[in-house]
Amino acid sequence: MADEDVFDVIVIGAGPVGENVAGRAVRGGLTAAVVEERLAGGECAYYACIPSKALLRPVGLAAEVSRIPGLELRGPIDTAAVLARRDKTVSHLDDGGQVGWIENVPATFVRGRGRLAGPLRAEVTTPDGDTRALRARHAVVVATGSDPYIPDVPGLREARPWTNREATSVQQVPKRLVVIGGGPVGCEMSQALHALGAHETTMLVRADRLLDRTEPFAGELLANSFQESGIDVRFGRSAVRVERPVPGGPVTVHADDGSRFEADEVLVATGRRPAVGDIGLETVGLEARGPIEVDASMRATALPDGWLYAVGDVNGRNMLTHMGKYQARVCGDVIAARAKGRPDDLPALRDTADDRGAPQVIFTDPEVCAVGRTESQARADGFAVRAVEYDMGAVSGAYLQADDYTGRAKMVVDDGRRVLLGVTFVGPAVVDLLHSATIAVTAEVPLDQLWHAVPSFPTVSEIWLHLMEEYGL
Ligand SMILES: Cc1cc2nc3c(=O)[nH]c(=O)nc-3n(C[C@H](O)[C@H](O)[C@H](O)COP(=O)(O)OP(=O)(O)OC[C@H]3O[C@@H](n4cnc5c(N)ncnc54)[C@H](O)[C@@H]3O)c2cc1C
Ligand SMILES: NC(=O)c1ccc[n+]([C@@H]2O[C@H](COP(=O)([O-])OP(=O)(O)OC[C@H]3O[C@@H](n4cnc5c(N)ncnc54)[C@H](O)[C@@H]3O)[C@@H](O)[C@H]2O)c1
Repeated sequence: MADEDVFDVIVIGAGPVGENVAGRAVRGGLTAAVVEERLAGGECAYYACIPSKALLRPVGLAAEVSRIPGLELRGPIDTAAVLARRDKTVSHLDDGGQVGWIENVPATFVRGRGRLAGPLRAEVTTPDGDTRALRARHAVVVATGSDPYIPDVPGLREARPWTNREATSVQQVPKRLVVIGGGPVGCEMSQALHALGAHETTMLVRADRLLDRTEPFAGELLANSFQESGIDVRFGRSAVRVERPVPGGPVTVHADDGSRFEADEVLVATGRRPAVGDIGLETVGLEARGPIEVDASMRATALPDGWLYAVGDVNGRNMLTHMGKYQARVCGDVIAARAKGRPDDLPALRDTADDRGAPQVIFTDPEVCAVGRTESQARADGFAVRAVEYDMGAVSGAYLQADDYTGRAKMVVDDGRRVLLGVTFVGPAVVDLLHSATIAVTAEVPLDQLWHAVPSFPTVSEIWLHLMEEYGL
């Protein structure tokens, strides 16, 4: 092994989150190395957020066009053209641009598998099999992301199911598809692949609704849309056995009610688990079991006042790119403050957003966006809750968007303090409304103040006026 290279900060994992930690730490006056085993840019850039949205965009646009009389698509969606555009959005799986971004920070990019190797140390197995030793003066940050969870269903692993990777990088859309799971991945990928050629798509959803962590009407409206478009959604059903006798041949998925579904592919969308395996946690006395728990400055709680930090999917707080990048800004800045002896307890150096209920958009048709707590979460947390709902289709700005506009909105109010705890919008063209709700929830804007934020006529944002009138303002 060669001599060790020394940096102020070592980041393991160059997904959107790891890259941003390095960016902030260097901005704060430190040196940084970023270790990446596969592609700089992470899951998000190549196999998750970006390609899935590239696949969904034409589907949403086609649906929008179909809702305006006088506009017509000239034929079905050209799947080959959509896949070609998807390939462009993922830079044809070439991470040269991302590596360039890291080097411009400037930070040192190290290609290879990183592992902790004792306090403040890491070692990297490079692609040619060499080992490179790194030492950090101040901090090591684990930003290794997450891996898909494959449930222990007999025959499922052997059937080589698709995960988000195969689904987002699809080259040949299977005609018959079974999707296990009704969360964000299951919903987004079912709708995209169904519209692009998976005409026989069946979803096995263990819960009694889609997106079961959102307000119930969100999953119901989405299920109506799926069923109208021909996606077969089976609620309360789990896969119990899978058979694929010939590798690459048809696959049969058996459900717990005795029904069986034959398909060309099966997509597992049953959640993700923090990537903590084989990253050397045992060398610093930690177990590789579950998320790496952190305090509000992103420091691992198992090593108090220590040098180890964990950000993004690997800490299990909110598996969303924007939340991981927010944590990265906190983390990079706090490490720099501590290293330079500056105050490390300023408000911007603590994560306060993750516990409030992260903003999230599911890019389906209809779009589903939510921030903060649902009504049932707010009640469980002991707030004096009053919740109001409104039919989005009755808003002028919305029904101008589309004939038969279907959507719904809800705000959950802490009735004692008259501030918002959570907001949900479901419908076409609602995604850009979400940030107004995020501001109101995060800043705890009193409703009596919010009342004076007048939405323009005729925009979809007049939903705010209607919700507040429903509340009694
Ligand atoms: C299909 C899909 C769609 C999604 N869509 C959205 C969306 O629209 N919006 C949104 O906010 N979120 C979305 N997400 C979630 C989002 O992808 C993740 O929250 C985000 O990628 C987390 O970023 P990260 O940097 O923590 O991890 P990752 O993006 O997983 O990056 C981790 C990186 O670390 C590397 N790595 C791991 N272990 C090592 C090691 N030992 N040594 C070196 N390198 C290592 C990996 O190769 C990887 O590049 C989606 C997820 C999926 C699956
Ligand atoms: N647009 C977005 O923001 C977006 C899109 C995709 C994914 N993501 C994020 O990526 C992560 C992974 O998403 P996901 O949908 O895979 O996970 P998830 O955990 O959000 O949903 C998985 C679903 O599968 C179900 N499930 C779990 N085990 C099962 C089993 N054995 N049989 C049947 N059903 C089972 C769960 O009840 C749940 O409804 C999430 O954190 C999600 O928020 C975000």
